[in-house]
Amino acid sequence: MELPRNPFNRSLDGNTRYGCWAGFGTGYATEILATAGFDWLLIDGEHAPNTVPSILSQLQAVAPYASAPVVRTVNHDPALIKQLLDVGTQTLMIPMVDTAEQAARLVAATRYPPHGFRGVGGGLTRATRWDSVEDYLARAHEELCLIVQVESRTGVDNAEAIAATEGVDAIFVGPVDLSTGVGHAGNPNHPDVQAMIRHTLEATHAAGKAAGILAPAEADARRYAQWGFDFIAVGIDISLLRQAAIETISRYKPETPKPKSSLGY
Ligand SMILES: O=C(O)C(=O)C[C@H](O)[C@@H](O)CO
Repeated sequence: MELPRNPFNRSLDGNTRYGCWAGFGTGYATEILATAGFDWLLIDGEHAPNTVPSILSQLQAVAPYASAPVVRTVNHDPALIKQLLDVGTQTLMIPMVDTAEQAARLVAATRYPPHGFRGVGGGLTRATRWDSVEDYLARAHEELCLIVQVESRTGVDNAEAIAATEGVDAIFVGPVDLSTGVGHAGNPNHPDVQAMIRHTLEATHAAGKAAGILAPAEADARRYAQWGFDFIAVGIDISLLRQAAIETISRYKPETPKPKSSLGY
């Protein structure tokens, strides 16, 4: 069979693509999101209770739908990256990338020798459709999309070099970690943080790469779309459930406290 095509990088054509965080860690919940019309879904292996098998079941659950899956790792471990690629992840997001050297090593973790050091799973893996994809070893990289997260002052300072790293396809700004790390916890809209976000966006575009961000508050998402962000996560499934649950019960019990977020959204 043909190497499966990656719908995520094909969707990055200059129009803003809207996504949703998938944090429940089950194929059932993520499949529901996939029927809702989001362009992409972030299966979160950093902060959600996910493992490689739970990520695999979510990839399988969303495969029939148009929402493109993006898988976030918990760290930079090449062994974990290998497992996530082997279960069929084609778009990977890696948190906390501060330097171009880190970015280059992450690229190498996704490439087979001589271009990198990804180990060969061959017929054991869903990525090769159990050895039915012709030329997988030679062509796997063509359908991979590597997104690195810039979410620290050092990362912002190095944004030009990180974005220029060959094999990095996109940068995703982490506004919560960035604002917290520079002393504005819960306030990604502080002018200093906004300036850092804009700088990262411009550095990413200057390198010809795509830029993404998380913005669950509508006014933020609309501003970032206007700035030119290519992909924006406009919701978090867990928060959406909680908000809808509280709004529902408060119609009958008006004394119910309204949803509050310590993160500024
Ligand atoms: O720093 C950020 O913002 C992110 O990387 C996203 C957070 O991890 C997200 O889990 C906030 O709920």
